[in-house]
Amino acid sequence: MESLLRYLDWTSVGLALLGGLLCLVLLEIFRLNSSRSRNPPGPKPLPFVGNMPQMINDPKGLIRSMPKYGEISSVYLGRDIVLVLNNLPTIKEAFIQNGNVYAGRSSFAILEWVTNGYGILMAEYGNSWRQQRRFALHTLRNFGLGKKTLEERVAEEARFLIKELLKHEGKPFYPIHPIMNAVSNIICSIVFGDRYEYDDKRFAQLLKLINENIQLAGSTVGRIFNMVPFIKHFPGPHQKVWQNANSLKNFIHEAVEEHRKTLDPNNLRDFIDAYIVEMSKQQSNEDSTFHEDNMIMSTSDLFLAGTDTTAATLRWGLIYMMDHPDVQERCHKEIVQVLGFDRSPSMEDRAKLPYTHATIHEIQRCADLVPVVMHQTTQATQLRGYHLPKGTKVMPNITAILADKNHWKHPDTFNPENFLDEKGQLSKSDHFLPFSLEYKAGSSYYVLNLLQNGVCTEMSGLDVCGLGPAWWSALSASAGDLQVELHHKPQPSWTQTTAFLGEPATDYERSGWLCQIGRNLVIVVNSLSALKEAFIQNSAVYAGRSPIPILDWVTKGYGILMAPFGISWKQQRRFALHTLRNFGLGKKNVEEDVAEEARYLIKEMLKQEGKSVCPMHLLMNSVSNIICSIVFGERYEYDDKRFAKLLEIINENIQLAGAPMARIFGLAPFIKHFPGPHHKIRHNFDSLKQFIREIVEEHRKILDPENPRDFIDAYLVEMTKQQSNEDSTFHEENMLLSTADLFLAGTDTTAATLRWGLIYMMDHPAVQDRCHEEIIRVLGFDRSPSMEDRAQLPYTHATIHEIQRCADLVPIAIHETTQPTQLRGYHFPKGTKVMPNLTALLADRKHWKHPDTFNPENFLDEKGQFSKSDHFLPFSLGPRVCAGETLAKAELFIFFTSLIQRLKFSWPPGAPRPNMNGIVGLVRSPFPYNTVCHSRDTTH
Ligand code: HEM
Repeated sequence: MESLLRYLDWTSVGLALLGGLLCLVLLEIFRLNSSRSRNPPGPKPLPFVGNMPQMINDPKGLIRSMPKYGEISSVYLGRDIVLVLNNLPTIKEAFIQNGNVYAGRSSFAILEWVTNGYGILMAEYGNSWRQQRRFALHTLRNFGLGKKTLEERVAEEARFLIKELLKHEGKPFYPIHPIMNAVSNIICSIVFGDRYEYDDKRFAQLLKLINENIQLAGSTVGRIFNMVPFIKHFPGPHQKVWQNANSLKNFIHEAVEEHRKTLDPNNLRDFIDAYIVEMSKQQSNEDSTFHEDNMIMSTSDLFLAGTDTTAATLRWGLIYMMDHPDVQERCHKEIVQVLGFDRSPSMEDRAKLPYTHATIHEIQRCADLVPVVMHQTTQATQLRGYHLPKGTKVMPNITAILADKNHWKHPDTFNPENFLDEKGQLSKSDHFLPFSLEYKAGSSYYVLNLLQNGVCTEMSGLDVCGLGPAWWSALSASAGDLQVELHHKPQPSWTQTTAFLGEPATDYERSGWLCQIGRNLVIVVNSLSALKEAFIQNSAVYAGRSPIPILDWVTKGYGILMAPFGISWKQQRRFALHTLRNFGLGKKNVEEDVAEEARYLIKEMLKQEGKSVCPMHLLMNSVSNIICSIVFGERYEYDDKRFAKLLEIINENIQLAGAPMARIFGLAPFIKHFPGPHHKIRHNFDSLKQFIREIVEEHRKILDPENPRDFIDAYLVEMTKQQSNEDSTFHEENMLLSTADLFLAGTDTTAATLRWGLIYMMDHPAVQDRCHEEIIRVLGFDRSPSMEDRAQLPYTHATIHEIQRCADLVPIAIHETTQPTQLRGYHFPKGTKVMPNLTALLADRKHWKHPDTFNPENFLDEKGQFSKSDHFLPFSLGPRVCAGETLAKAELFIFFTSLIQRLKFSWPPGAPRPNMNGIVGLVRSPFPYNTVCHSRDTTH
């Protein structure tokens, strides 16, 4: 063996492996190209992972964008293609006229692993699924479904729930547990013949596990598992799904054993009794699918699907009611008029309660609870000219139907009028398909109809839907202790929240909760007082930077942004702040530079006057020119191709660093030795470093140490000064990385804020006009703004703050404790990850006058004067606070004011609106969009 190893030429082996990999990638690209040309159109897939990154990042955004490709489009999930049916006629043609062909259940590896394919939800289309589903429907009908007794049971449970909720009267609390418990009690009484008290700790724990599993299965954990199911043999968060499923199985198993002891076959009490009897009936039938495993899994499916779906819809309902108190009031009046204060509702009352009934429909329409429903064809078929082989994955795009602009009166807003006719009566709609359609013919998702709390809800498939940033902040602001699965976080659908069910509310002012990032625990600090206690009073302890492995790989911890707490970070940050101040920060000449750049920008924008254009490049280039002139002593023309490319890769890297791929890298950094999209980050970073290196060389050639012109000159001088100091942190790598940090952090942040600003201005033309009028009154049409003008421009100043509040640009900045510490009674060891929850402050419902809408009044007092707010911390706080805060404020004020002074922005007619959840990488950038600008100058 040894001699064989000696003869091996390792370089050749390496090259051969590399060549092999290259061939694989080329083959994959070839396969994708030919597959794309045969299949319906859709977003461009990447080799091996397809559109999986978008699906993980923003499933709802991806699904929403599908109709633009036509009635049938396609996406690649990993290497599998999924056809997405985007309009009602196509969906009906497939799922109703040809129901049986589309009734297959597409494989969902993580759930198949835990269910073994037993039960109903994850069962293969076939005999077992058919028998289990038919038996469940039949037995549920016998034990209540559609019967008066069930309605009474629900009404009784609703009374218990109200009593429970009233225990918190007047206090803020998170209602997830009582709602889940109440809803679950309905299915429990049908399945187990039992209901559970709201303070039953064991049941509360079970509900918590269910909720966690539903979220995990649809999260990145589930999606990664689907791609590489062999990870089941290794530890990881997927094992949690297994453990949780086992706890539920044990719970059911114990209930079954209890039932066996007291079973009377002539007097069946519930689903489990009925199942045990069916099992013995079919004992002699060799092909019977009624056995212990199917009993446990069918019960578990009913329990799971029957709890979280209805409960989540009700939770959405409460949110919509709190957001629309007028609707809540109108429902209340109607109900009291018909039922009085005491009579419980029954399904018969629906006819007399059209507004309430319409409101419940509208809640379901907006909740869009099950956006991803995947089927599989059971045989080869044809659809609208496409050939679908057996096993093709097909998804009805329920989201598109529920948000169809051509169908609904108010597609984008919550409005019960969507379900009311001119006479105020309920009007049904064929587009109301929240139950994955009454495709009774085929869908195995159509498990059963249950009447609950007057809400006719469906137990459908698993909820794959994540929560957007707005939800996260709403929850964090209103919730007590939450456990947050943050590995979903940096996307619109990043956050999945799991309540700490059954735990008593603590009194630490909703100041923190625990969350997981991958396998790391992160403490999220939510309230202002706790933030100040940690990041200001105890600042050095919280000044560490939690490593992001993919960035550490490329920066090696040099520079400022990602540098760990220590002498190097301290010196580099101090030097940067000091030198930035010398070269302009907070000085009049930077203000002049910004104003001049704004004039170039306006000139460039006017070249495209009246045309629909994407403003991204121009805004980035002009903003970047400010930091470039401070750091490199140079600005770049808007048509400079090389610089344009550099800006493109910066933007790409900022997004990649927060993307799921970066998180996968964090879990398995050894993938750096293999090809993959993570090399893009490194490649981009190398290009940026090369760009800076060339500029440094240019500077070295003409450096005059007595007369430094910019940051790089100053750095070169500092390096020479400290040459003899062995501990100096001023060396080539830190110079490159500090420069790169300033360039990166100083470009995409302000530019993205301005891009959000234009969106808000186009959405709120009255605000735009009011800013313009104020600016013209104070500055006229020609004078450029300076920071001194802020006092006379309170409305414009407030609008810029409101843009920053709504943009919530840096939702994730994770620190690390530099030594063991205590916060609000919790002990944190050294190295604990801590995140200031800036989002929660910017959206705090208790603090802002208009927390959920864009409204400059949030920053104005009664006299219309600008009023500061201590909750406005978009630049964070403490020693790691943004190093460019002063510069960013000047840029935002002068660019924004100049633009609104001279230009009017509006949406191009008929253009699609960008998804307002944004793309969350290191910063939350808007999705690309087009705008039309017109000169305000009436003299031309
Ligand atoms: C609207 C614009 C901007 C916003 C909202 C913003 C926000 C932030 C936030 C939230 C942090 C992280 C703080 C933390 O870790 O707690 C940060 C860090 C940083 N920002 Fe900004 N920033 C903006 C513009 C700029 C500009 C123009 C520069 C360039 C000079 C800059 C340079 C930096 C640097 C160097 C850091 C790292 C600080 C450290 O780790 O010590 N930022 N910024």
